[in-house]
Amino acid sequence: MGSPKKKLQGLVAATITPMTEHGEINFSVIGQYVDYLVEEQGVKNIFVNGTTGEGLSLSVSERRQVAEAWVAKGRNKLDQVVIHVGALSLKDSQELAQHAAEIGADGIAVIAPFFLKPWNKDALINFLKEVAAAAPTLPFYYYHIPALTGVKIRAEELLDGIQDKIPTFQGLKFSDTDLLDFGQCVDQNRQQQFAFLFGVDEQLLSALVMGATGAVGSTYNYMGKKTNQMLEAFERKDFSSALNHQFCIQRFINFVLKLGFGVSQTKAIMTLVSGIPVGPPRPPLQKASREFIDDAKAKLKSLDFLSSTDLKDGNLEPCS
Ligand SMILES: CC(=O)N[C@H](C=O)[C@@H](O)[C@H](O)[C@H](O)CO
Ligand SMILES: CC(=O)C(=O)O
Repeated sequence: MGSPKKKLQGLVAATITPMTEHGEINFSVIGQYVDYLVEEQGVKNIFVNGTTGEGLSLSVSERRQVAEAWVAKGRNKLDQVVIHVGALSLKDSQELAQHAAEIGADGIAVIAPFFLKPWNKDALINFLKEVAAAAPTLPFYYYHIPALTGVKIRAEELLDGIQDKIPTFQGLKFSDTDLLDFGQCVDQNRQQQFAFLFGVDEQLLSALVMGATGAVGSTYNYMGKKTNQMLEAFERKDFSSALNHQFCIQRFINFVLKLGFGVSQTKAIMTLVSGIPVGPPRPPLQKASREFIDDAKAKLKSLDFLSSTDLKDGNLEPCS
């Protein structure tokens, strides 16, 4: 794909890994999934094998095959395909980084190792550096998700001087609600051309104000179009419409968060909205309950995220 690369911006869908009812990867729907993102959601970047993709629940061999499938199906359709290559084993992570470069991915991302953990910035940087070095031609993104990794080193601290250690460092995927930390990452690195990608979909508008250059998230799989409308309103400085769009998105996410929302539920919602059967999650996750699916469906319909023929007007709360 060659450099210099275009900066990663706009929405990035954290892809689901489609599975069969028996828990095997269902490669057959990936082509259809790419077309759906581009044509129906207006999303042209993807983040593969991350949290939503159950990357850490796949074998290294499966992760390689999944990455290959997305790169192949995305060719000439997607702008960028970033592969998450984080793992507990440095060796696995390096193997996946090198593989991502070989297959022509556009970037790699890495979370902090989360069982035997790095306890300070230097330890974490050292791990990341060793992974990045296995793919010296690929843009490198640090994936900050402290609530899941338990590694609470502030992103601002990590970014200080990071390019001296990791020359391919290109940006941050920030999945946390600490907007002080996020804002300071932006503020202290203004002279760099880093991508600052926010990862809490229900709070994206606040992060845009703080300088986010894009967003990576699970909900862009099925609410990409709506979120793009928010980004466009923000671009044209129409903040009251941008806020209306954010509130609309929040109504849905708030509703499902109260029911219990995670990767299993994301898979069920995606199947419902897109019609693409992405299947159940792999253990230890368990598939979403029938009750969750029915409730989420009714909410999607009332918000007009899903076409509805059986709802009375009185039950509609469509977003402007
Ligand atoms: C923990 C997690 O999966 N976070 C996702 C990405 O970082 C988000 O896209 C959330 O799923 C979304 O913001 C809903 O809370
Ligand atoms: C949301 C996200 O970025 C992930 O699933 O990894």
